[in-house]
Amino acid sequence: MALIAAEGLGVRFGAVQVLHDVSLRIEKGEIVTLVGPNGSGKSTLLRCLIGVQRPTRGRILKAAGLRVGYVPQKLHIDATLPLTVRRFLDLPHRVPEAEARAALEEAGAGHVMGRQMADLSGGQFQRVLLARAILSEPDILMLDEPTQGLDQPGAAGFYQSLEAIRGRLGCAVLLVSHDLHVVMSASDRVICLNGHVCCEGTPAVVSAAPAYRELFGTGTKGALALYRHQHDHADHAAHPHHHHHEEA
Ligand SMILES: Nc1ncnc2c1ncn2[C@@H]1O[C@H](COP(=O)(O)OP(=O)(O)OP(=O)(O)O)[C@@H](O)[C@H]1O
Repeated sequence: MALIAAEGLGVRFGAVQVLHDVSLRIEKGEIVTLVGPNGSGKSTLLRCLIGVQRPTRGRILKAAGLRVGYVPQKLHIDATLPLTVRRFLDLPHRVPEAEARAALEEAGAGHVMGRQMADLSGGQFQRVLLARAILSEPDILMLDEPTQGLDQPGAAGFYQSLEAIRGRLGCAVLLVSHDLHVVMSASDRVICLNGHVCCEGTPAVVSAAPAYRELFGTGTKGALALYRHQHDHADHAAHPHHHHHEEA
């Protein structure tokens, strides 16, 4: 039995079909990365899995008693609101000092305990969100672009922390990322999404797949391929019945 699975998921916002016929399963202990162009429905899919977005079609199956830790893409904390990292970790439930410290250290932010949330760097902020997500000892951690804004060493370090956490908790990790190079080395499985699942498999299988190459190209041509694809995708959204990437 998978920890969590989506079956035939569809999401439509007004006239726009954002996800169609998406099925996937996440097994215990695996690190799975969702990749795909901007607007391809990655966040929407994650929001369906955690249960805050209702799909228009299909269903989500969860293992009984599944504990989910979630790191959102954005969390705005107003600079005028005094809130230390320590107090942030107490939301919504108070946690003992030792647990807060251990979680921060495991997330690679042991030194920021007394700092103001508003003063943290982007990387420190993401690590504090990660610390908060692991406090509940989740069976699965879901992270929406946690390495956004981090440089390559920062992103690689973040992935290393995730691997260590997975090793200790035995949790699965599902994350959205645009750091294709880092993703490819650090994931057990990659799912390439563009409204539907274009291709999935081990990093080696996905990076060789025609659908993935069409989306991201190879090497330095990747950016151009991504641009072209986004252009296609806009057409595609305007003509929702014309699924010209479906055959992939
Ligand atoms: N609540 C909503 N109402 C209307 N449209 C929405 C809503 N949420 C998302 N969308 C649209 O759905 C599409 C997919 O958005 P989503 O955030 O899932 O994409 P994404 O792959 O995570 O993109 P990015 O890489 O830019 O973060 C976008 O066109 C977005 O504008």
